[in-house]
Amino acid sequence: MAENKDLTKEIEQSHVDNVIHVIEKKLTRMEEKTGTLKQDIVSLRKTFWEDVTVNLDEPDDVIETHTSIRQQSELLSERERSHRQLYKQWNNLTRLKSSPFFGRIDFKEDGEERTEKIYIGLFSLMDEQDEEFLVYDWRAPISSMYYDYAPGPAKYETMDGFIHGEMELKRQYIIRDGKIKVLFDTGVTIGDEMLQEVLSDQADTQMKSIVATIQREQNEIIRNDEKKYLIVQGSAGSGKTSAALQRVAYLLYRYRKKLRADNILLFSPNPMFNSYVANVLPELGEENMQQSTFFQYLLHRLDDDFIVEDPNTQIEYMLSTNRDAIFSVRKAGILYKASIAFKQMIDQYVLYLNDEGMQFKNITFRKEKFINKEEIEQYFYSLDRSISIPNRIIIVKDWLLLKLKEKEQEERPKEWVEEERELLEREDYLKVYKKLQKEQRFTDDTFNDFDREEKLLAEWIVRKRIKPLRRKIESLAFIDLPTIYRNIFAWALQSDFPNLPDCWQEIGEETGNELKNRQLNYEDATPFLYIKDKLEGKHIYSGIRHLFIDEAQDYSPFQFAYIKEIFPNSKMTILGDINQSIYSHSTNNESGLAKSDSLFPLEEQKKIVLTKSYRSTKQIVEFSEMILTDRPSIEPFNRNGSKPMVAKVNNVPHLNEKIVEQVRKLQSEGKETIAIICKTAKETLAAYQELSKQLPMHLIQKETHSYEKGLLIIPSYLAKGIEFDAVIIYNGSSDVYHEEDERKLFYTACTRAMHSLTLFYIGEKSPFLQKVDTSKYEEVSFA
Ligand SMILES: Nc1ncnc2c1ncn2[C@@H]1O[C@H](COP(=O)(O)OP(=O)(O)OP(=O)(O)O)[C@@H](O)[C@H]1O
Repeated sequence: MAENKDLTKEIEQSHVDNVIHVIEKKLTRMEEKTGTLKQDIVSLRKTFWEDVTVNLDEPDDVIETHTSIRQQSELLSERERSHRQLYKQWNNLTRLKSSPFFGRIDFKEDGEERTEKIYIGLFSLMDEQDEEFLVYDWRAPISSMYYDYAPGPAKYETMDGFIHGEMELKRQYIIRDGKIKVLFDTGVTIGDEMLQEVLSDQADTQMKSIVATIQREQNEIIRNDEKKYLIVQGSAGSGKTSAALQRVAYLLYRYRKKLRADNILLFSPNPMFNSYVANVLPELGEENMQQSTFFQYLLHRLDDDFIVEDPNTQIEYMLSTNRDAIFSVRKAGILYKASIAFKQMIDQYVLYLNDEGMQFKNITFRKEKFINKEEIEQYFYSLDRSISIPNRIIIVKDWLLLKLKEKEQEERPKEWVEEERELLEREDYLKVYKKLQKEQRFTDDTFNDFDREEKLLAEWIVRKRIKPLRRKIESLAFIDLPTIYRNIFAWALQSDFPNLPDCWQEIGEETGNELKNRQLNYEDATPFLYIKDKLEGKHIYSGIRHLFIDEAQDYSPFQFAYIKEIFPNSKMTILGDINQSIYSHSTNNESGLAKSDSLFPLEEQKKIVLTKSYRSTKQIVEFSEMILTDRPSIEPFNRNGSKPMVAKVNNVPHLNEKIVEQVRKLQSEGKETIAIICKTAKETLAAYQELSKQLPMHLIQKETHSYEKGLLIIPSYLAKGIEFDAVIIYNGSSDVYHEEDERKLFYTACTRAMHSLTLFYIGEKSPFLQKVDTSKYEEVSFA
């Protein structure tokens, strides 16, 4: 048997050698070609102006010159495009040279004599004559069988329908530097042995691609194309993010003629996560899609007018503030502002604004009102009510601009203009002179004419002064959005809007205070933008064809509904885990993910549930799932490690001392990435100040954009989405973690661990551990 295996390996290795030989030949040919192409580009750039005819004497000559320049630059960009293309192919081939393929299936199509050996790798490779495939790209239709079937009957879809047949063999390889390290023949899923190999690796500060071991249910996410909304509920570590990134690569391959990386946008949870996933697509030979956090989007729309609270500050507030009356009002506000009910309220309120209630700002020039808000309001409501509000706003804008023009003329002869003119420095004067000359407003002679000079300067001064005002009017800043938003609270009371929270009035007051200070809390940012769009006209992102939302449990129903409206042409892939809901709105069941059925038309959505967890050892998965009250059935991947340790210590100094010991132990065991997870940023900073005296470590804060291997200390909510070899829960005591709405946060923190999990506590351990079976952890007391 062993002999057979050796023989198989030998035969396969000689196949690998042959493939590498072909790759090498192709690479040499390509290097020759890229060399000449590069020279071409360099010489084209050098001689660019020699080869174009520049003659600007006559209008006809100008046209000819223009055409000549255009032709030359088209030629250059054509060459550059070919060079980029060749460079990409060269890169792909170089990668294939080290590991040409990772899988093979032998497939006998129904009605055919011959069984075809299909080797599957990161990219396609043709033989030297470019006739036969030596390797198929993992995203090719035929390769889907590798992920979807065990040996036996199998099928794959082509443009002309399904191809049926028999899969006679399914084999996996790990090939490094051209040598087969391991090889397995596998059954239903991509073999456990292979996964064991991959998953026993150390955590990395960058996510890796998983193409060689994609599981069947993950493949369904990657290739699914039927519906507009693909919604994935997957437990911690089930490969949601991984599947999402491979799906981007798949879409870029499948629709390569019409989809570019910048047509795809990923909303990720925080900037650090952006860098964590940044390597996957380049590893797969594709460009990265656009990435942003939803908060960055909100900032992009609101930053000029307000200081917008970021979501981490909101969580920090909720986790570290005394649960007093003010806290309760804020919490009730957060919940309501997350709901579809609030969105419907805004819709109704906008209907009301159609007839009355719009608020505008006075328009002042040099501290004097020259159009007052009542006048604008009157004009707005004098317009035909059948015209939509955004269209009426445009009419108002044009009317205001006209008034501004009149104002501009009125101001020119005024005294202040003369005063300013006299104060003009020589430099300013010259600037005006040059500017006016550029605009061909005078000839050299006429500027010497005193009256004319005076007039032109006055025009220039007034125009300059009025410019910022014009900009404001053009950007519709004359609408008093903060007051409009604030008024909604009183309006809802007056109009008996149903099911308002008990403390609605207080919520309104708090919101009003915040707006007066030109601040916008995170929970208000989306509703505020929504109402802004309703009044000013929607901002639609039609260039985005596919939107990915990761950690989707953090989005409120309101946010989802809003996102759906601003990306009307996008397909969406929405991935999350309701058990990892950490925001106040989502822990209290106002998670958009939990309510996806009412948010997206059922006939347009496809739901996939992932229950298998690949990140953590069996022991960590079994321990962590017991923290949850509605215990999900999470199936751990069969990888063993030691049980989590729950350790009692005496007090904070003792806690720090034991943590230092534990870190040293983990380091001596070879754990490379170790995270000490604290609950809040406040706790993190305090712990860092003590612990870093003894151990060098990285402090992770909300501003951190990337992290390095080694020891780090991090607040719980920033750790989501990422993973570490070993996790230490800094202080899992009952006085730190006890509020029911913090249970999922505690769970999320524990599920970041791949191989080792330790929890320390002082006094009583968190009640979240009460229901965890004592057989699932090792209890230790250092007290
Ligand atoms: N098919 C697979 N083959 C190899 N590794 C996998 C596979 N699926 C997932 N993994 C690994 O499991 C770990 C968790 O994956 P990932 O981060 O994508 O999960 P997730 O569902 O997004 O997790 P969470 O919701 O907890 O953040 C990663 O290390 C990933 O590489």
